[in-house]
Amino acid sequence: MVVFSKHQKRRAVGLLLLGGGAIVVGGRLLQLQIRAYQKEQNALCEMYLTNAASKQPISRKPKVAVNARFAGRLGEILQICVPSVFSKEALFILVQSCLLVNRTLLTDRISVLEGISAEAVITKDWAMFMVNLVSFAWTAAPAALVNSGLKYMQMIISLSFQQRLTENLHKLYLSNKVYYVASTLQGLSNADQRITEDVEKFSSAISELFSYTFKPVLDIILFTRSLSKTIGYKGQFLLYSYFLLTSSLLRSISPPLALMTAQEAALSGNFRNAHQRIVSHAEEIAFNDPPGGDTEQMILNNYLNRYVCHSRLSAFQKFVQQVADGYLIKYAASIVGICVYAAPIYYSRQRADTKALTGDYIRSMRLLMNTSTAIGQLILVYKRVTSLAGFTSRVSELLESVRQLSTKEGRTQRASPLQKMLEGIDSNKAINYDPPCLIFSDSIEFKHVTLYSPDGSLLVRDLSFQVPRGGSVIIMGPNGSGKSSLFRVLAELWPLQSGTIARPPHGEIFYLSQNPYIVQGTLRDQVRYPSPPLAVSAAASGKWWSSSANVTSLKGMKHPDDVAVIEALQATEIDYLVERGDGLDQLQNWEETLSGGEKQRIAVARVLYHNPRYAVLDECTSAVSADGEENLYRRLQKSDITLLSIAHRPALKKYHSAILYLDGSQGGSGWRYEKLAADTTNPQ
Ligand SMILES: Nc1ncnc2c1ncn2[C@@H]1O[C@H](COP(=O)(O)OP(=O)(O)OP(=O)(O)O)[C@@H](O)[C@H]1O
Repeated sequence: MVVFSKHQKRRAVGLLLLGGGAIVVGGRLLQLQIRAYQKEQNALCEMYLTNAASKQPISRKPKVAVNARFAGRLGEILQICVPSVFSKEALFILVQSCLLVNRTLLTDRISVLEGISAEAVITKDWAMFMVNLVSFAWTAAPAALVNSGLKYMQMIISLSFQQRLTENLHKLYLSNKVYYVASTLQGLSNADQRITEDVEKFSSAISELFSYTFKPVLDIILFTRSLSKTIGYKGQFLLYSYFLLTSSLLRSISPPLALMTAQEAALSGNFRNAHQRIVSHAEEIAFNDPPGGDTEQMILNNYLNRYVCHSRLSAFQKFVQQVADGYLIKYAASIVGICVYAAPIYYSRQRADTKALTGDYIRSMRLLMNTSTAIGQLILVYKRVTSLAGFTSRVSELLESVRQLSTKEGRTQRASPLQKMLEGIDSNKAINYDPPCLIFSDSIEFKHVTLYSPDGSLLVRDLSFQVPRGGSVIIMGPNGSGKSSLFRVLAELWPLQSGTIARPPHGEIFYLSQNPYIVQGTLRDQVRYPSPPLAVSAAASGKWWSSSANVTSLKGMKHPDDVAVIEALQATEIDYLVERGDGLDQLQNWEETLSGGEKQRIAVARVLYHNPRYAVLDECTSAVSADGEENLYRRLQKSDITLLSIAHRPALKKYHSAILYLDGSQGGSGWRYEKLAADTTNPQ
């Protein structure tokens, strides 16, 4: 046996202390260096880290962190993901927990078998070796199944969470036109990215976290018991003390990972948005873009640089962190584990039984390595938790916003800065405000309505007029005088600030804007919109509509509504579209293929197809030729639809019985309402 001198022992202890001290000092120095680097990079990124919609700089203080707020938000989201103990998600979690318990038991069993194998080899007991081998092969089958099952269940849990959360968000986001208020008025940035990407990342992070927390805890409990038989509790206490020390050291040098995750997601969202703008406005951009595409390149590269700059800093910080993690948790922990096992044997005065010792050694080392890995994983769980905190904050912000915006009270609360500003506008005080009120009635009527833009500018003051059934009104006035804003308030897209609006209930007024929305689907779906596209409604109801035998045999006709669809296309003079392709069933990129005028005609066809009581037309024929426009109005006039139109061409006055003129251009907020003489040349 090797005997160390007193001097050698002192030197070993001294070296150990020195090494420990060097790690602490080195870690601290590294941390200081990272902070300095981060400061420098933040200065560079300052203009980039701006929330585009709210124009608010993203705070660099780690607001997004693992704290009580995070726990509360996480609890709220989890209630949506796992609605009850009898839900399928709860069952999945139970199955995953059973698999995790089995995995730990199987690992323990395998370590025993490995120990026996080693004993059999040392003692050349081949019978025992063969029996053990068969036992090993037998145990490996469930082990393989359990390992793959764990990964599979993790994926299934993640997908179920994502589905629950996204469906919940869709319900809130698409009700009460929240998507409009969120994107245009309340400045919620990149809602699309939060719903599609961040929810997915959150779901996968939380399902991973469950496995990565539950499994190491189980491993530690079970392996500690098994190890106590070979190395006792004292040795394990030493090992755990080492990990405790290491974890506090690692936490002290850790960068603000939660904040960095949230910032990275925001910057990548802005970059994606910039690309989306190119796709949505490809033609408009292509007309004026210089041959090298310099302007758009500069804009896109600018967003890319913001993202890369931040990600580079984040990658460097993670690199430094991983070096420390790898050294202290993977390698140094193994050294401590070996020492803990070897020390009692080395100092023991009893004669060693080589056979028993070999078996014990193999088994203990396997368990020690597994315990070290488990504790290491548990220490590194904080990293997973911090990055989960980043995604939780993104998803939670979205949830809180859409929840608030889906109720009238919530919208008013969020709009409070605007309300305050309006109260502060002196000129408004002259007006005697009634509380704003929107009521349902047979006709459209504005009573003492004062209109503001969202930034608080006064547009129209004390407006009163009525649009009775059959008494169409045309609205005229200079650009920016508030014509479209009048419709926004009527449709409840903007809140009514003062006065009373009476209008028929939803569904009896049809709105057409200058840029018609083209839905994804067939030609038939374009005309039937806002009824859902047939393929979508069939998928939702689980069956496809059958082509019935009694429908007219016009080209492409299959659906009972097709006669009305064709009539609407004929009335708007675009029935040639049916002949041009595969009838009403043709699927095309309509957004790209239809001309501006054709899109507007499709929109008018929608009105004729749905035949509502009122149609609100906001320059909806501006791209149609003058003759074509008159034909469309003539056709609309023949129908039973009362029009409330915005138009610039005086020729259209004759299709209306009154005119509302807004005079915003003279710096005023006045208006004029006059009856129009009936046009005798107008064929009824
Ligand atoms: N989301 C918004 N936030 C702030 N101001 C807005 C917003 N939307 C419109 N405005 C402003 O409100 C004013 C009225 O706009 P509106 O669209 O009603 O004009 P309009 O009379 O229809 O003009 P045009 O004839 O050019 O279509 C404009 O000055 C416009 O800049």
